[in-house]
Amino acid sequence: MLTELLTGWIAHQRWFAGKGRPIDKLDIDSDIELSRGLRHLIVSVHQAGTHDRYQILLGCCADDVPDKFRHALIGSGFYDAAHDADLTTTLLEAMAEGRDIGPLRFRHLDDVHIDTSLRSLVLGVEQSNTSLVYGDAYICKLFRRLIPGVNPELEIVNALAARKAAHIAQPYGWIETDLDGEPTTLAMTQEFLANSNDGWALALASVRDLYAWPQESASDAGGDFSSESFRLGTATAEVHHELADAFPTGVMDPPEVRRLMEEYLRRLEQTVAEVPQLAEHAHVAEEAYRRVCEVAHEVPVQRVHGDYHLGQVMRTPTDWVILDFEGEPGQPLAERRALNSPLRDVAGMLRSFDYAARHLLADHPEAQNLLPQAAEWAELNRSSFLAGYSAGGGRLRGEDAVLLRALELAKAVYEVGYEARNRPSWLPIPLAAFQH
Ligand SMILES: Nc1ncnc2c1ncn2[C@@H]1O[C@H](COP(=O)(O)OP(=O)(O)O)[C@@H](O)[C@H]1O
Ligand SMILES: O=P(O)(O)O[C@H]1O[C@H](CO)[C@@H](O[C@H]2O[C@H](CO)[C@@H](O)[C@H](O)[C@H]2O)[C@H](O)[C@H]1O
Repeated sequence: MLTELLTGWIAHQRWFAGKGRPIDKLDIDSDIELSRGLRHLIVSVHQAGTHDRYQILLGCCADDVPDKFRHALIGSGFYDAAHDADLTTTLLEAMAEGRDIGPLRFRHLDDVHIDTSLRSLVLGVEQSNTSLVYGDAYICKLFRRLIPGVNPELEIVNALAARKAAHIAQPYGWIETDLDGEPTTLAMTQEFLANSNDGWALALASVRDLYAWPQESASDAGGDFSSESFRLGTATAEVHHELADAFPTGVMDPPEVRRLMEEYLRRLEQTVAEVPQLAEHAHVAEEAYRRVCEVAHEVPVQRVHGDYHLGQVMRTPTDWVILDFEGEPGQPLAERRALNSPLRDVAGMLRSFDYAARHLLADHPEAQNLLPQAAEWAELNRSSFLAGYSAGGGRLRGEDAVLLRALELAKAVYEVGYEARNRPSWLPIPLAAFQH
């Protein structure tokens, strides 16, 4: 039976958020034929009293699934159609034509032309969703876990594109349906940034260079990244300005700041319960949150990126472009759309420099000897990023340092939970954040 096949398959998908917990039941809520051999499913996965919805493109064969789709096999006669370029062409065509197929609405932005002759490939990167790259022109991200409402990424990118903002990838179209009576984004198509590299890959190349020549300082090593960190800081400040212009802004008063710290404390306790290795470090975060409460001042707030790290920024031949304004995938939509301090993004990127510096040490035979280089690389790039952020007009004042430290540790707590669930061998990286 299809539901049984899907239950066995979904638990092993990278994008499945409920890993590590048994699935009690899977229901198919919606099953729409998009074209011959292609069905669009929305399924509900029930786990210990909670339930999450996911979307699946189901390829269906009358006979056995062809060998070329073995890697995408769901079970007898069914496979993940995201991997079948003959079927995914339907998505592009329907978007170009602005079609409705049953309850699914395929839309494109005014004034864009979509070339429907392009064929897709699944992007082979670790991600929370599934992206299809058509030719080298478009990237269509299928949001796997569905949360009722317009996805913040679509909302933000469309608003910034309408203002002709720099540092974003041009949006083309999207797919939506109604979930619980709310228009809900299922997918979004944007310009594919060909000939570009993501910040994580570039940062790792720099770190690798440094570790190959440990006698050099981080600023003298061949692949110095600090001028890129500076430009990234400037681009970040510019995007923050665009967001502040395009959406409402506000001010968090001291009692609200204290409430935010209480919320971070609650998340810390929850994460300690899930990941006992965090317990011995919890006091470091508690102390940082307490300091914020002591010196609490008014904090300007606005729409922010929300899950900002080196994997979310692309270096094109000309500049940095920022992707994935979706917020933290696990948080409720209202929270991801809420106004926040832009320092939260700054903190996210600072953490990411730490990740890049430490990641390659995990299996390195000289790990102990290279620790000072790792720290120097992280420090150099963190301070270049902050200098670029200020140069771009980003607000960074002396009194913000205490909040920034707390936001960094709150991000590290999130990362501890994320790594424990998704990549346990990476857990030492965020845990190290509590040691300095
Ligand atoms: N517009 C784009 N052009 C080129 N590559 C992209 C584009 N959007 C995403 N990518 C690549 O896909 C990766 C994952 O994208 P992201 O939006 O962060 O997905 P997810 O939210 O599923 O993690 C990025 O790190 C980048 O390598
Ligand atoms: O890009 P996503 O929206 O899927 O974000 C999630 O996955 C990220 C990992 O891919 C995770 O980021 C963490 O690992 C990065 C290196 O892989 C590192 O650069 C980030 O600093 C670190 O937070 C992100 O937290 C998670 O939400």
